[in-house]
Amino acid sequence: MPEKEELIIDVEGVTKRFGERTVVNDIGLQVKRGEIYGFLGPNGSGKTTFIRMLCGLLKADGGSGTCLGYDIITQSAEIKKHVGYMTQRFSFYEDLSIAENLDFVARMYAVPNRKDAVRQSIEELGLAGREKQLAGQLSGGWKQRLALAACLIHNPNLLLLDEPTAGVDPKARRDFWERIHQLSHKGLTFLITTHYMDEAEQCDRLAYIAYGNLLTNGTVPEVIDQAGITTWSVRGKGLIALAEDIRGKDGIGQAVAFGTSLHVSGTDAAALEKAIAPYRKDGLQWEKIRPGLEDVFIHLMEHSKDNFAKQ
Ligand SMILES: Nc1ncnc2c1ncn2[C@@H]1O[C@H](COP(=O)(O)OP(=O)(O)OP(=O)(O)O)[C@@H](O)[C@H]1O
Repeated sequence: MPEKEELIIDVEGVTKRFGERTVVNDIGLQVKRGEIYGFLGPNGSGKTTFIRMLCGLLKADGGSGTCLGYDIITQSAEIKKHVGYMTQRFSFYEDLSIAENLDFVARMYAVPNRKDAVRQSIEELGLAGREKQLAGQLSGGWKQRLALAACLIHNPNLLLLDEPTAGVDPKARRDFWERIHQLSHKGLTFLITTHYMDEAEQCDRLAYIAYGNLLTNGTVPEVIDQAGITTWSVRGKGLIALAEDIRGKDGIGQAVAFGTSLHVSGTDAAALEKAIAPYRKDGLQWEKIRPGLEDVFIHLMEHSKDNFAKQ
């Protein structure tokens, strides 16, 4: 049983090097029971590597702490038993049926009352009636459901989901998130990596990492406030030319297209307002807005490049 009931993940200073490169650099993370914790960052920033260290698939070069109350360095075998891990690629036996795949996973985990567990899993995930269908013939959305069913079958306390909705359609993504919320209400804890901002916004808390460094964490409003940026949205004609012209000017941190508008942000509100003043004409509609997560992440990325260069 976990020693610390309230903290399902509690690690400090977790570090991983591959050769000369530090791909996870001194990361600490605390995740409470029942939380849906989002893990965000650009490709190659170290999210998967970090998750693999948490669940005992990869040994950290530095750091300490617990996952489900078990030591991440010395008790990885225990951790594996109580964690469900959904990798980026759903990996099943394509020429086995849904039921056979679930049965296989249940055997691997030595699930008691295996047949009942498989039947229940099929029902809970809405796969009833499709259990004899070959996994290889399933659409992306159904493969994803099967993957979730497979990583829940041994009744884990923590689910580590690595880009679980990559490549599935919007309806399947919505259904998937509904299921995540239902399971978290039952006390299951989630660490989920995603590149989708709408999914990030559904997380109780989130962390953003780039080049192996944890740049920020907290609730969505906290992450936005901590960034300390001011953002103006501008609509009208000639936004591409405007963006090119305005970038790099004093007070302008970034000018980024968002659909039919351009978001112009900076850390010094007064300098930003001064910089945009000459452009507040020609029918352009400027409006000061609360920055969104994407504005914040772009800002963080811009500033994290220097850190990486120093590594
Ligand atoms: N076994 C390995 N040997 C060497 N380098 C590795 C190994 N595994 C990962 N890396 C490197 O570590 C860095 C972090 O990779 P990781 O897969 O953790 O990133 P990520 O944030 O999960 O990326 P993505 O969003 O693309 O999934 C990458 O540069 C990757 O190439």
